[in-house]
Amino acid sequence: MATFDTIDDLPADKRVLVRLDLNSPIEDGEPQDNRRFERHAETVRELAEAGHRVALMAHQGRPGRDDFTSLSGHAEILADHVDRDVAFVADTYGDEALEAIDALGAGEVLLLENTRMCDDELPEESPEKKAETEFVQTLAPHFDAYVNDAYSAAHRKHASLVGFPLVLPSYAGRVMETEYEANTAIATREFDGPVTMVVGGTKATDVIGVMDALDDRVDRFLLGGVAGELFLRAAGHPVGHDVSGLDLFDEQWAENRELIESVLDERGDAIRLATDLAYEGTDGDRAEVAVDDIGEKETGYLDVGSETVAAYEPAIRESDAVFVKGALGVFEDERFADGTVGVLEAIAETDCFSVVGGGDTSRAIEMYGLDEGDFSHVSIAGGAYIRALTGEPLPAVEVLEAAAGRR
Ligand SMILES: Nc1ncnc2c1ncn2[C@@H]1O[C@H](COP(=O)(O)OP(=O)(O)OP(=O)(O)O)[C@@H](O)[C@H]1O
Ligand SMILES: O=C(O)[C@H](O)COP(=O)(O)O
Repeated sequence: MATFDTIDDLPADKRVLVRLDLNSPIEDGEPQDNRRFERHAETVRELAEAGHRVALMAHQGRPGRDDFTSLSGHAEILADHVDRDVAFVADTYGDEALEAIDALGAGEVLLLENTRMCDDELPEESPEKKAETEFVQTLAPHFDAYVNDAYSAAHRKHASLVGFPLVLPSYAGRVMETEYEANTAIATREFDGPVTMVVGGTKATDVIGVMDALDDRVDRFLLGGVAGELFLRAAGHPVGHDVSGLDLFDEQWAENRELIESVLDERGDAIRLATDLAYEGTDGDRAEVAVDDIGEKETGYLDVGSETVAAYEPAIRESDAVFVKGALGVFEDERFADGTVGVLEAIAETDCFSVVGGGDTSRAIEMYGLDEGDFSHVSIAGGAYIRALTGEPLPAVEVLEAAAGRR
């Protein structure tokens, strides 16, 4: 159980500084709408409807990257979701920003410029140091309270995430609350029946670390994606190699080989590997091959095969809790979506506690017409989800908890 205060504890009629995570894919310079807007809109709407004066902080990209942009487009998308005006000021804590903040009326909402445009924001430092920055010291006196809703950035020790709880009464927003509860369930909850984890995607290094850290808190791991192939490689099959221009396997193999071998050795009984794989046949259609029949390492495999999906589905139906990290195949291409969608469908049909994490994987839910309501929780967090699964502390959550302890 989290020990932070939430916006239920926020007294009426306050000037509230709120941290969101609106970090989004950018196409042609424009932010693309996604689940983060819809989720954070709930917190923003609730605060505005309660009559608070609401100033929002968020980041986009990182300096030097293509996706490092202003938040003006984000304000428009957010306004559509909140269903009220969201003003934007191209300044974070300079005079222009402070003027706009002080002019806010009850129920009005203002988005400040990308926090990562400020020098004080990014260097990872202790909350105490961050609380002393000009950024925090300038903004804080203009507010009565700070709300952190940016669960998906809570693993970063940035000024807007860890500095304010040391100087303002601080609360968790709705996204922070729900993400925290669902994502820490594997570490904190007792389930009556089997706990299953679906492990896939391209970030094998991350997920193999999670498998190692979770150890016997998970009864079985269903593998696919890049990690799945690397485990098959460790089991002696000629797959999980970079072929035809792919650059996903060999480096991650070199980095994780020992860990994979030791996880396989110690938890082999709990690990289910694909028995068949899918690839692009010469006619361009999906073709499949049994893993035992693969004799040479010359094809790129893009999904688990249908025999594997048929074996994974009952394993899910018998589970009391299922956590998903990463897709079992390249689901963006319909020909290679069977593994990912088959597993998601089995979860949706089952009355288990389920969490689907990872921005890419959760996109499969809408792409293939699944109902988000059939899952207990669809996380909008990447790095923070991984850390929560392993029980690693999140600095921005820790300062919220400490702030509650001081009150
Ligand atoms: N065998 C495979 N070969 C290449 N790509 C694969 C394979 N299997 C799955 N993928 C890709 O993995 C991606 C999802 O992986 P990723 O590790 O990024 O997971 P995520 O948890 O959804 O995302 P994030 O952590 O970035 O929010 C999908 O886009 C899918 O195309
Ligand atoms: O999009 C995310 O996962 C978070 O906003 C963190 O972004 P970062 O990895 O650039 O710090």
